[in-house]
Amino acid sequence: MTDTIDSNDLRDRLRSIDDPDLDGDIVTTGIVREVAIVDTTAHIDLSLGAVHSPTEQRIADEVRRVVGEANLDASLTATPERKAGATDVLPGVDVVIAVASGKGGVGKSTVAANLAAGLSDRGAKVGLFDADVYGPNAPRMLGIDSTPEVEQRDGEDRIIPPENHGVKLTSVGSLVGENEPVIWRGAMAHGTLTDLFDDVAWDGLDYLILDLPPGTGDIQMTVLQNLPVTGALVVTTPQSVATDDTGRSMRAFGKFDTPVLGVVENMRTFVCPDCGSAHDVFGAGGGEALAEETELPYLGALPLDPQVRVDGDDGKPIVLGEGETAATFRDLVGRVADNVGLLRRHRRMKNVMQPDEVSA
Ligand SMILES: Nc1ncnc2c1ncn2[C@@H]1O[C@H](COP(=O)(O)OP(=O)(O)OP(=O)(O)O)[C@@H](O)[C@H]1O
Repeated sequence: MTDTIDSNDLRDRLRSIDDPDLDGDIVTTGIVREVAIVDTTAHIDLSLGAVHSPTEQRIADEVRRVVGEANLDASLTATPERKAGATDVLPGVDVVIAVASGKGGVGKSTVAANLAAGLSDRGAKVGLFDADVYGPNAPRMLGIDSTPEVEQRDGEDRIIPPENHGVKLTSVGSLVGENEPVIWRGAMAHGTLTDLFDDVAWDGLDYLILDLPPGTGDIQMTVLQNLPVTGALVVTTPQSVATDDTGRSMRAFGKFDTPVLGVVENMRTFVCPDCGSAHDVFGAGGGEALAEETELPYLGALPLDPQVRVDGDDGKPIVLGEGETAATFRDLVGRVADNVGLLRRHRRMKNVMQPDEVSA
């Protein structure tokens, strides 16, 4: 009975939906921004924060259910609560996730490539920026061997990133010349990095994944200072030498007010393909302990599975494959998207409920 319900009634009915992660329903927390009923359609703008976040898809489904129970059609839009004072760097890129690690070889590029391919597999528009000038692995992991083309657009040279598995890739390594000595490449990368952000034609992305070099050097600082990084994902292996280094890189994020989306513990359990027994080759629980110590979300553990390396070497990220390890990577992708969404919904709640405080 469309003529018996107005937008205020519908807003009240939406109070029956609790945000699963925030303390309150989606109206009180400000997640419902606008409600307007035109003819038999309810136009609702929600302050959701991340495209293809499983949790936010469930919230949207609940909203559709309540609207349906009011005998209306739902037309939903999402307007994320962005950080105050957003820059105009990377226009058209919604979420920027920096993948970082305290030390090399812990699987940071593997996680970055799988995150990019996994988000694209969920239907998002995704780019991967390989800023790891010392070991640019992303092109191989995504099966991309062509270098970016340069095209004139509106009288300016624009870098057109090559694409595979639905992921557009730019690698700083390929642009500063792979045959240059590493020390030169580092310096050149630092100098050209900022220009690069403006010159790549990403053409609108839901997610841009940045594969940072390990540690906390110049390039990481340049990225954090100049790019609107939505959140950082920290990759570690379970043993304490890795987690100690990781703690240092987290403090660097703190300096730039970059929220950390969570800690991933890579190369945790090895399941012997011959006897089926499980071994914690690098120990266990370091990532979890680090997350607890720093009060950051623990995003789970990824197994040590030779197939991860084989698929990475073959240019097909394991997240796109079959089996348990692939499923574990897919779960991680969902949790990362969920945490981006939560970060923004939390910001929205704070701005609505304590509007005098500056949004973080
Ligand atoms: N969970 C895993 N199981 C098996 N092999 C893995 C796993 N994660 C990563 N690897 C392999 O370990 C090697 C190092 O991984 P990767 O290049 O992703 O590390 P990284 O932290 O990015 O290193 P760097 O930044 O020093 O280049 C690669 O050969 C990769 O295929």
